[in-house]
Amino acid sequence: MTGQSTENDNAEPADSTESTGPAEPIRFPSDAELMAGENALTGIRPTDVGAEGTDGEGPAPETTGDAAGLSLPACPESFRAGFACLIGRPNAGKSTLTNALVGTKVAIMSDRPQTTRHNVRGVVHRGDAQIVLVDTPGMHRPRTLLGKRLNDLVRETLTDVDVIAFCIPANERIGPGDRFIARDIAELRAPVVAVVTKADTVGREALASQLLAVDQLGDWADIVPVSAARGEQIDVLADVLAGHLPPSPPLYPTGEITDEPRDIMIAELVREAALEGVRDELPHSLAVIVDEVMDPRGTTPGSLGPVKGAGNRMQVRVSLVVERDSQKAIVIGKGGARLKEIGVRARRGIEDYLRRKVYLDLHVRTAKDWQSDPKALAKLGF
Ligand SMILES: Nc1nc2c(ncn2[C@@H]2O[C@H](COP(=O)(O)OP(=O)(O)OP(=O)(O)O)[C@@H](O)[C@H]2O)c(=O)[nH]1
Repeated sequence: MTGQSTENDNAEPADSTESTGPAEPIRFPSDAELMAGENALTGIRPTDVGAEGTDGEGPAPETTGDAAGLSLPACPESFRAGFACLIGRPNAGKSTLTNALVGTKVAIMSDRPQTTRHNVRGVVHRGDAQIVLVDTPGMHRPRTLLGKRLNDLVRETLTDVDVIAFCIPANERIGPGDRFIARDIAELRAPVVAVVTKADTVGREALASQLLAVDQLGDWADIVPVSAARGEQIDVLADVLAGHLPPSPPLYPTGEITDEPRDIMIAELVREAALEGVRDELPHSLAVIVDEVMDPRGTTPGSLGPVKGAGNRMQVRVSLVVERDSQKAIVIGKGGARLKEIGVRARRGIEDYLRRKVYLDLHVRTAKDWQSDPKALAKLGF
């Protein structure tokens, strides 16, 4: 991204003009506001409001705008809205599917298991429904304390959603991991849609026999084959998921892509860049901590104000935490070459996400056995 004109953004506070004083971070509407929004929606077309609202001369329409100039979409009486959760064993294609459904990159993607360490939500906006997607870490048999905490997190999420999408790859035999999950979710109240992912990787016959095998695995509300990579059947899946949501006005403003806290998103982008090319050497031993994010324009809460010589760049300081010195050497690379590459790649991702120019400062630290140390885990936010 180039130029200063793009600095107004959805991910940041509503600070599109320098003179408006300290801005608030993006706020999500309270229940009361949602109810008010529902009434106020009558007669307001989606095109009346939206991101442009903060750019115009006059104030954005107060009845529907929030702090970020976002708005609750108008909705027919038959509108449905609710929470859907994608589950499945590691590498089943959940993050890629989340991104395909939402239409933009919200979750870390990787060709190695268990890279999604946080619930990442994306919102699918449709004319008839709004699906709030919860992408969970892969469900698996716990081997470490981290594994156990991840499973607890998944279960906590599942008790509170309207529909569950159980992802099973088309190109892998159904195994004990899938049966473990199938047994686990059989008890839940929410309907389960079985999603056969990566349908593009197999031929028609193999797909048909996988669909049959999936059918025999449990009692599903629906079975839908999809290819997130090719964007095939994504709308069909969205239709099916939407059909299981309760009648409700929209829960989120239009244009809201993810409600992940900014720092978690930044951490995921850095982790993705850091794992690129070295996933075998650094399987699950890498943690990423966002130490500090400062806005030189002084509009972000906690900001220290202008940084000399920084221009308008967001100042982002991030620690990469590994378990052993040998892993630290891998991350840094010869003469710091790898760390530099990580920095460049991560910075691009963060700039795209924040829609701001960014100065990214990376530090590599060793914290021995952090995965099995409750104190270290707590510090890392697990
Ligand atoms: N060919 C093909 N590959 C896919 C598709 N969806 C996902 N993949 C690949 O499968 C791998 C795993 O995908 P992810 O979306 O990271 O899987 P996940 O279930 O979120 O993985 P965890 O975060 O480990 O739980 C990646 O290499 C993806 O590129 C698809 O529709 N077609």
